[in-house]
Amino acid sequence: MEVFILLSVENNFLSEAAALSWKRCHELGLNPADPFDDDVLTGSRIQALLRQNEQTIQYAEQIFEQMNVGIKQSGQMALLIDSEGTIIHTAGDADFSRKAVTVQLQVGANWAEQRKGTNAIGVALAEKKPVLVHAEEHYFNSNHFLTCASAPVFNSSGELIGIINISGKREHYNAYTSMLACMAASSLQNKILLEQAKKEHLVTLRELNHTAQIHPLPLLSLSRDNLILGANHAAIKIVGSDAIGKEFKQLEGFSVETIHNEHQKVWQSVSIRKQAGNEQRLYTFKDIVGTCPTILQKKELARKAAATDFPILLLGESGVGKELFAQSIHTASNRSAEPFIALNCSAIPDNLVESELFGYARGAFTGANKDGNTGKFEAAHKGTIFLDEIGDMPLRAQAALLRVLQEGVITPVGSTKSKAIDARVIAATNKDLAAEVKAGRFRIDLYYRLKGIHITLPALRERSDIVTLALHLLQKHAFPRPSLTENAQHKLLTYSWPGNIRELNGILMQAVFLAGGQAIDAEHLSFEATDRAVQDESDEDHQLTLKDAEITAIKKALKAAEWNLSKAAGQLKIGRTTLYRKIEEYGIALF
Ligand SMILES: Nc1ncnc2c1ncn2[C@@H]1O[C@H](COP(=O)(O)OP(=O)(O)OP(=O)(O)O)[C@@H](O)[C@H]1O
Repeated sequence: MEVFILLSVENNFLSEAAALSWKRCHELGLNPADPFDDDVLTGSRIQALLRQNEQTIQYAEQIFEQMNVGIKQSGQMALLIDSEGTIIHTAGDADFSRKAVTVQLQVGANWAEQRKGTNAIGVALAEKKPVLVHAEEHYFNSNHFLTCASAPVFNSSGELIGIINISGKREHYNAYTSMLACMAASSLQNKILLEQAKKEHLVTLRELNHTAQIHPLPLLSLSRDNLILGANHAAIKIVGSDAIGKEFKQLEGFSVETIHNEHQKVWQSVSIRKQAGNEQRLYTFKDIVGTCPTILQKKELARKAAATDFPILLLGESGVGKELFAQSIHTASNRSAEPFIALNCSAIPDNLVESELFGYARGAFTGANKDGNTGKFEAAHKGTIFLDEIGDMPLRAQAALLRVLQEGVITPVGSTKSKAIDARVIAATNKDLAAEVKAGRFRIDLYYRLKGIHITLPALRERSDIVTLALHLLQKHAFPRPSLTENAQHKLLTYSWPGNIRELNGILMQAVFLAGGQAIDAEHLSFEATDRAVQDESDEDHQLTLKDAEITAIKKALKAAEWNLSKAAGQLKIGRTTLYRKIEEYGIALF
């Protein structure tokens, strides 16, 4: 027998799991030609078992009901088995059910290995994993007419509580049967978990990458104080089997969204955003570091704006965090599960504007991908499109963009069919858009379309939290105990930061290297850009400084006057109209 099993595996006659089971059956002294055991439960014993499993049977009934048509059509039967191997519920094709009874594939019969030899139910119970046992893989000759797939069902603590099995005649073998058994088992365990956690805080973990779409939802049930009470198999794989009883902590790469049941908000779902390849996790408001009142105020405004669907215009110098804000707005909005598509408007070649924005149909033009291509707007459908460097968008592209924004539809190049697009627009620029309009470089109609809520982000030199920000960035770059000497802090505070936070980041990285593990001192901070800027006393720089001074004075006065224009103008000793003109000219936000 031993030799037969080994040969069978080598010849692919037996799967590895079946071969191990054959070995166990052989060791138990079972003989393939034995008649099957005929101890089927009846009467009060079966009644008691059914009562004991009433709830699980009810859930299985609902699941089998959904699969009923397919199962009947393929002449199969679905079975629910308890943790001891006894069949407690069946549904499916009547013809096959009649045939199945001849080998006791029926309610009350026990299909553990020691009773029925190698079979999908018995092997799944022993191995605690899904298994297919086909035709001659069955140990007893009497079962060779069967093909059966089983999948285990676990409770919220990870214990095996039963098996789902799908069986049919061997000639009705279907490659999808195993998958169907797995899906039914996972639906059942999710239903059981949901029921157990009914009054508790429920968290659904959902992987957003491709594998997640074909795997069952990982589910966790949490107590009110956030302790993990239970987890299904898929969730245990992610949080680890020792997570039960521990506090559920927000994991890196998880985001929490609230879903509703029919009546009240009782469930919460957590989506796992596993970063596939080099795909980046999008920023959230938590990533925006800042303690200075201006940045806090901008964050608050952006948070409020995220809750609406208005277009948003982000203004500010290069490197102040406009893209960071755009991504955070998207992740805080109710579009967060949908795509965030960024488009650098200054980088679209004139002849590709339409195809870039709207995509193109199959064979639209020579050199195009033969299968056609999705444009940025279509890719952002239901999500957010981030139009970066909008102030540098060529006029031809502006006209095309305006059309989409006005009409809400796109027509791919080479296609006759229009598609309705619902994308939230966030635009950003470091240009003074009002001035660009005046100069005829930016369409006024597009300007008003995009303006919606406008948020001007402060330049780094206007911020009072440069040192805090620097320490945070150092920590983020794996410099565990960042330290800056007083001289270094002073140097950071007195520099003009033309490249803003992006520049701060770069300078700090170099400083970490130069400091070689010691505290960062002034000598480690080298500001090449400014050194040049300070030395360069050109008219242009002089104008910039004046403008900056005016902006700072206006902002201070506005803040002190609690955004009352007349009061602020009084403080600045200029007329209200002049103040208003300057606010417009410098693009100062009135929030
Ligand atoms: N408040 C902040 N907290 C932490 N990091 C920040 C903050 N603001 C900006 N950064 C970082 O600074 C860098 C520049 O930010 P971002 O690209 O968003 O700027 P931007 O204004 O869009 O620049 P550009 O106009 O050149 O595209 C990024 O690495 C970003 O993570």
